[in-house]
Amino acid sequence: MFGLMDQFLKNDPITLQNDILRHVEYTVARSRFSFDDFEAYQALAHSVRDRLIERWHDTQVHFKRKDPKRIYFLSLEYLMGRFLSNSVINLGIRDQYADALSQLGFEFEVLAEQEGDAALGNGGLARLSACQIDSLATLDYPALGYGLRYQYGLYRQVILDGYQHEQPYYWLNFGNPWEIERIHVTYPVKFYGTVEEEDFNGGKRQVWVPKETVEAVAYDNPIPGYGTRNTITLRLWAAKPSDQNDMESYNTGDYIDAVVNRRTAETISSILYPDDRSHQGKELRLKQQYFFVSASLQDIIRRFKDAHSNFDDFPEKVALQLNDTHPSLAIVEVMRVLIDEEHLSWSRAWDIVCKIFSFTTHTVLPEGLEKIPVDLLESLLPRHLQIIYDINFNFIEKLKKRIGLDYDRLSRMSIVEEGAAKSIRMANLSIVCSHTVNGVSKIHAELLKTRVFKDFYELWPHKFHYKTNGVTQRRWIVVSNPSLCALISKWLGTEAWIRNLDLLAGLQEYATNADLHQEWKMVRKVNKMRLAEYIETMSGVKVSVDAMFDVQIKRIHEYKRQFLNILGIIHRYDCIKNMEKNDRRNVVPRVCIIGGKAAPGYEIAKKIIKLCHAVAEKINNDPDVDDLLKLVFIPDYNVSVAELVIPGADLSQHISTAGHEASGTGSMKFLMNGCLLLATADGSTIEIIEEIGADNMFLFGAKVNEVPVLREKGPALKVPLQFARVVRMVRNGYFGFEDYFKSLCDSVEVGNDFYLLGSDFESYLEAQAAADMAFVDQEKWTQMSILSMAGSGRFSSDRTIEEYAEKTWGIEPCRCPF
Ligand SMILES: CCc1ccc([C@H](C)CC(=O)N[C@@H]2O[C@H](CO)[C@@H](O)[C@H](O)[C@H]2O)cc1
Repeated sequence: MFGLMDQFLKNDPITLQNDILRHVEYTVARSRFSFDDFEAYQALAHSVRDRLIERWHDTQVHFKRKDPKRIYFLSLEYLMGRFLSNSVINLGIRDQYADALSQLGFEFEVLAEQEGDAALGNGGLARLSACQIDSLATLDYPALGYGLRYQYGLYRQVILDGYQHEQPYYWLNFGNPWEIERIHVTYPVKFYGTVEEEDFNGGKRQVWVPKETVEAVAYDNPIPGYGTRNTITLRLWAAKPSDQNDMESYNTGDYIDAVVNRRTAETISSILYPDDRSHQGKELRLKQQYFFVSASLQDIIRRFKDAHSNFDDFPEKVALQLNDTHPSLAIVEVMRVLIDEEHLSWSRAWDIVCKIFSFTTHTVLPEGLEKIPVDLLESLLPRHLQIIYDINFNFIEKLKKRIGLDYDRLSRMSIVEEGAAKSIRMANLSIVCSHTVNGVSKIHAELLKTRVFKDFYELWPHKFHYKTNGVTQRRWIVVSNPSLCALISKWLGTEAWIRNLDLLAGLQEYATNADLHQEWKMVRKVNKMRLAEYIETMSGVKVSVDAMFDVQIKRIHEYKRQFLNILGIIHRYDCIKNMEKNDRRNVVPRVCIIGGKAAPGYEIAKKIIKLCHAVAEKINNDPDVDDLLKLVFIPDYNVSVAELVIPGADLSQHISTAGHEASGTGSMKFLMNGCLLLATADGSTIEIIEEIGADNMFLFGAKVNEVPVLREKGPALKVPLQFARVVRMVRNGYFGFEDYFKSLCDSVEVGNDFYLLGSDFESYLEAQAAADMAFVDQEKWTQMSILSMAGSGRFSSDRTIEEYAEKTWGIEPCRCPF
């Protein structure tokens, strides 16, 4: 549909076949008469890459000619998943490729499975970056994403005996056809050393004398938009040894040392930190942050100076988005470069900094806020520490004028946290230096204003906003659910919804239409059968597609309450066991599906994974229960697994303790695939209720403002008997491993139950019972499913990005004219 516009490479099946075979022979270097699926995938990928590169060049040439204001998205994490299917769909040539391949005797889907996930991130924040860069491209914004090219992505989760084991995931084994190494785009990045004072223009100035240099090399990933020729860049930096260091050690003839030093350089960008909780203040982590910030800013300033000579124009041409505090050193680096290298005055540099940065926080928990130990910064980046002290000094001086000598508040707001382990509060630095600070949902922003950043909100209310997260319908419907995609386009009579998700509302009028119901149920059945097949392959458990598929897939965290889900399943099992035989025919069969990785050092989370397996072992092998209840843990949950599970889910759970999930984006993916939500009113779920209505969801639990009150009650809090009973079953070894699960049980004992599993248990069971009731009436359920999808328009990342572009970044689309 769009391919026709390509002036260059043709996309008719014959041309595609020839291109693929040419790459088999000349790129993969295999004979065109014998090559396997993986080699066919590599050749296919390279032929798609050629078409991406064409559009990419046109886009970059157009951006260069137009010289628009650009947005630079700085994120240490991107969970891109697979590139192939998304690329051919956004290029509009998936069908042509499927035809070409079938004539060569290959099936597109089979080859697509050959690709490993680009898992360069942990969870929500990382996948959000990927969805947002797809929307930036599709909406023709002049944007570029910067990040790190980890060689080891998020670890592979291997389950042995029900326990999580982490296996390093080296994803670049067979090269990566989706990236282009930019050998000419390299920058030196400095570390350590001292700061000397020297005379300058009759005054003094600070000069950083670094001790170590590594080279940053750019690897570019073309990101195609959907329904446009625009193809933007995700530029990931890799660390390489710099020749600058060696001379010295060579002179001392210490060759081995020289080579070893070379190796250490590469480690900077090699491993993703697999923890999405607290920051351990590790030196390598700080090195990663500064390495990517320094390389990105050298690249941004080089591009600006190619077309401009006056830095006063910088804020007119450059907007920088900080994806949480991980890239916040960029603020200090811009100050250093403008003052130390471009010789601007402090006030001019400061003026520019405050105009170019905007900051998004993804955390609700104060302990999740990043703090960098001063001594670490002092040794690694001495000049930056000086600049942070100067920024803080000026800030505190101004603050005193505004709020007087309220020392408690002054010390709460200080960027420098005094005390034994002096540290830098990166969130405070980001707020002081950014023109806009946003939460990722309406309620999140309220919590930032009233709790997390209360002091700053009272000082600068104008800075605080919310930009509710979104997800891209290209990957989460068109790529992962092609049969639903076709159904929507048929009933809406257009594919325009793929670029404008609000059009899904057009299906509301058909919510009770029998023909749509018929087709809808068929699509869902096909997806459930695909998921059932995967479950059997991965866990050996046979599940019935007539059962309700109840899914909870996300990182394992106490606040996300996977433990509550498991205790609910134990209760359901216990009820079935104690039921009269003939009452069992009223039980709605359930297949409970849980998936997610625990941070390697997060013991409680790992115990939850083990308990899930222990409970599954019991239930799945109990003939008494048979198909009425099954529990499966899906190992190694990642983007590609999500693409398979979400289309097959009937019910999905988002059951965090209210006030703990900043937004949540999984819920949005399930919603736009017609899966019903069982949820607490937390994060973005509150806005989903506004869009589709509470009567199309199963809601339960304490509200955000009730949680602190309930916590106050502590030991006086009433917990239902059923809750005490199921916890006791675990504690007494009903599922074995009682010693191992003791701390888990202790964590929900009365007076200790910080995440309120006990006090929410009753309403949780009621919501589950309501879901059972609804599922019995499949026409009712199908109506709710259609209305859920029809009301999901707002949760497209296109809407999110348009809000950032208009209200925060001040950028305009710059569409490639071809
Ligand atoms: C290593 C330190 C670290 C700490 C926090 C994080 C992320 C901020 C955690 C995260 O992914 N937060 C999630 O961000 C999503 C996107 O905005 C939200 O939808 C989730 O609610 C939030 O938990 C990554 C790494």
